[in-house]
Amino acid sequence: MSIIVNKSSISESFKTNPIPTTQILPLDLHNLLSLPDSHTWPTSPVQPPPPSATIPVVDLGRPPHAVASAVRKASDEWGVFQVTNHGIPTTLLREAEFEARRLFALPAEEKLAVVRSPDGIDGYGLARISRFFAKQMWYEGFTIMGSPVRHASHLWPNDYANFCNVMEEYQAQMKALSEKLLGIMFKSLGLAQDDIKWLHSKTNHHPPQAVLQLNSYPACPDPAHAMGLAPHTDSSLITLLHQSSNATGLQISGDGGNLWIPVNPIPGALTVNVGDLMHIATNGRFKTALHRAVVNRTRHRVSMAYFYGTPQEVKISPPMKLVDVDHPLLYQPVTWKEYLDAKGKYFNRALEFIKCEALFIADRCRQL
Ligand SMILES: C=C1C[C@]23C[C@@]1(O)CC[C@H]2[C@@]12CCC[C@@](C)(C(=O)O1)[C@H]2[C@@H]3C(=O)O
Ligand SMILES: O=C(O)CCC(=O)C(=O)O
Ligand SMILES: [Fe+2]
Repeated sequence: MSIIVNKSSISESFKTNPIPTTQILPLDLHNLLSLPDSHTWPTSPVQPPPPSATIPVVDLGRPPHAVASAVRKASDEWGVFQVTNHGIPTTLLREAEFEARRLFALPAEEKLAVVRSPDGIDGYGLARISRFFAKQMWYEGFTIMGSPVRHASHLWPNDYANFCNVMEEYQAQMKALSEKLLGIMFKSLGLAQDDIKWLHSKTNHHPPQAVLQLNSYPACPDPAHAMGLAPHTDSSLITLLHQSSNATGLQISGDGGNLWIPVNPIPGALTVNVGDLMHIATNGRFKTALHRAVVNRTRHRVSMAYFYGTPQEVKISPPMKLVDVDHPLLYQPVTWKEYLDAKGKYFNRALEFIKCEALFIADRCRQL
């Protein structure tokens, strides 16, 4: 069963001023028999998605020109697609999910021992976007950047090697696939390697940054009134998502949050989200996908999101080939860090705040 939260309900639960106060720790959601008030969201009647609306699936085994045009169409129209024949061994996907489940199955107090520090990146905790909402999400997460050994050795002092090996191999494979997909995406817009020099770690002093986020949505006693992960866009260039095939949960909205379309898990496939940085880098050609995760009554759903970004010092701006009189420059150049800071302040309105001034003023005038 899925829930639909309409726009007005979302804005009721949305805090314009993020909570700056003390850190809120995740509640132990496993085995709760009813929804606490802190996790109860307002709902509205479910609107079934139109039957014609299905998220595109791209078979990477097809001839290169066919792959490029399918990827371009999907990125342009949806900002999301699933890929099959991507070359990541199914055994690795299974092992990584197994290790993620092993982590989330630990007793709450053990997970809380590796909680993410308020200004830190890695570790266990609530979704970073939680502070923008009055209600809490039915969610716990674990963030990995590079080697997870510091936290894993704390969780399993005598038995952390497998978790670390699997997560490191998973990140290496996701990095290679992200680079391949980005190459296809840029080439599909008629760009050559030279137009996107900043993307290539070899020509940069700093390698591209990436984060692996393990997401856990325990079975929920009242899914119609709960929210797994509230509507958001990813701030990466692209995100590669593996979702467990035992439950649906990921949903995409093409209309700002009124209608939600499920991304039904295809065993072994990966979901590719176009992120905000890619939207900026393509001068708006590719769409960033608004998405959310809903929960269900009987299944513990797990997903693994690999956020691929840019090297530390790189200011993202589109190549000049994508800027002309019909396509004026949309956004000011930003680094990933600067963009994440804007996202931390303005959340889903961050793109608006980095819009080029003239466009920003024109937009505002149109709204008056
Ligand atoms: C690199 C990152 C992207 C992310 C923030 C983070 O530092 C690590 C977690 C990511 C995540 C996952 C859940 C949704 C999201 C919006 C959030 O709150 O944390 C994304 C962030 C993002 O894409 O902005
Ligand atoms: O669990 C999912 O399907 C969505 C996860 C997600 O959107 C994220 O990690 O940013
Ligand atoms: Fe996301």
